Amino acid sequence: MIAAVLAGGRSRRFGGDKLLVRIDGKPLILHTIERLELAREIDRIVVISSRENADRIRAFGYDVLVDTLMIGPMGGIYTALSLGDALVVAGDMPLLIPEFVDFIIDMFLEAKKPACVPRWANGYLEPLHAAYSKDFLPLLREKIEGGDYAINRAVRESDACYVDIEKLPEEWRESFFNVNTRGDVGKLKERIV
Ligand SMILES: Nc1nc2c(ncn2[C@@H]2O[C@H](COP(=O)(O)OP(=O)(O)OP(=O)(O)O)[C@@H](O)[C@H]2O)c(=O)[nH]1
Repeated sequence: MIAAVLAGGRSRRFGGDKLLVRIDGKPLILHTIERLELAREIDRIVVISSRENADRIRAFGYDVLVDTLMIGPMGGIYTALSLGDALVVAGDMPLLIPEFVDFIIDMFLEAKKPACVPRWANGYLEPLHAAYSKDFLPLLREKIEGGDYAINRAVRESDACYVDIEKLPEEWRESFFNVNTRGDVGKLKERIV
């Protein structure tokens, strides 16, 4: 399975490209990628990047596919699916749990649904820690053409399968930690040292 790492955001809340900020001497996005490399179900990692960041990420030694849509995460997922079915994560998720990633992929392969998305008991979805099939593409195309870029809405309108987070080991929830602000870097440092 391909893992697609979304890296085309604007980091407005962070103020400066959060994915390149060094944590423990290493850019944030490499922390995310190195966690994915530990997942046994993943055999290829591709970064779905903005044009500006493509060369920088290639210089780290990773494959890059440029997102030409730049309409938010939905465009990143759409771009990723041009490669085939994919496990899609945000590049700002440095505490990914490889076993959880494998669990989602196994469910996705078994369910044969257009998407397999973690869901909290209150209904909140985690679409940037989810598996998508090429069968999800027609709906995405329709949404994009109609100017509706809300990925959660697209997932809900599809025949997705859901992974109920509260039924899984509690320690896996750390997988969803993501960096949005400078303050989150402090929280991350506390967790990784
Ligand atoms: N390829 C791609 N990735 C995106 C796009 N928008 C957001 N992302 C990525 O999706 C993940 C989650 O993005 P957010 O943190 O919600 O958005 P952001 O634009 O990075 O940050 P804010 O400006 O603070 O909202 C990050 O890894 C982003 O790099 C996009 O248009 N294309």
